Amino acid sequence: MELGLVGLGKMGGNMRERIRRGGHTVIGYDRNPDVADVGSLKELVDSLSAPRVVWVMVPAGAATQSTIDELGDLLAPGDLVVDGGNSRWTDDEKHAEELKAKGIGFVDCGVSGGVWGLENGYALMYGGSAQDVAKVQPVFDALKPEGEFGSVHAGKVGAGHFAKMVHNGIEYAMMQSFAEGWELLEAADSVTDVREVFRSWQEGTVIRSWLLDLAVKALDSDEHLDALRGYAADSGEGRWTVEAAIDNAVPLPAITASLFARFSSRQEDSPQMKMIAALRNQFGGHAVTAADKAGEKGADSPGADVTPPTGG
Ligand SMILES: O=C(CO)[C@H](O)[C@H](O)COP(=O)(O)O
Repeated sequence: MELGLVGLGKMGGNMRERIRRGGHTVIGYDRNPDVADVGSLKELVDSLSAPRVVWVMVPAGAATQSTIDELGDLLAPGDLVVDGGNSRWTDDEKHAEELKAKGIGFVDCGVSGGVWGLENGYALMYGGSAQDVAKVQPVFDALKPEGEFGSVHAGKVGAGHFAKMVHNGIEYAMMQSFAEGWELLEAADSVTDVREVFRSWQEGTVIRSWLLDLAVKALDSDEHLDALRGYAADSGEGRWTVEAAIDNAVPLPAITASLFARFSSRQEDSPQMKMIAALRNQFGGHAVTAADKAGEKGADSPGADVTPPTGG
């Protein structure tokens, strides 16, 4: 089939290649002319034959909104838009309604696979009517991993991005677990080769996984991760997962903690720990570390912290 693809970055560029390898025609548009097949969104739409299917693979939020708005003006009744970015699932219904008013269909699709997707395939979670999904099914089949699984029609519009959001929440917590275990192994005197412990876990263990394989790969290139700063960004999915948990009154302690751990990673110093130090000092006379002594271990070193207070 013929597909228009908007956004040819790390994900979209490789997806274009994989869909082409599947025998389909892909016309790609990107603001970067070096990677684009056409010079504008209008040119992209004009070069497709009706009924058109256009896959949007741009950052969630304003970029996706403006692309869908523009496509709404350019496409015709019977055409279909697929949002394959990491959009917030609550945006999907709005996009579907706006396009439906113009006779244009909408499918939301969560895509997982990262930069490895070109060779390994992309896991797909999509939402929309059966009729709309059928229009893009050949592209889903080209993108998905080989084998029985890796692709699901999760439900109505929004279900694809909701499923991807939960997937990413799980991803946050799994990564946090590996990170915590790694730090503990590095801190302990008894373990002499942490990287080899991680490597050994790749076979036979309960926790073997692709994330573990990637952790070993990272340690192989930088055994103690010395080149990295302990700073982790987030692009929204973890926050939305926690918000959805609150809406549904579902307890998510691990995922929430892993999101908050990223927030902590962005602080040079911890304002809340200043307050805790101040309060311990107030009620128990416990030692504090002066702001200009940050990083030094004093009387309030880890060992001292576990000493039972004498009062208060
Ligand atoms: O969807 C993904 C992986 O599955 C993306 O890599 C996403 O950016 C990960 O989320 P975050 O940036 O918040 O860590």
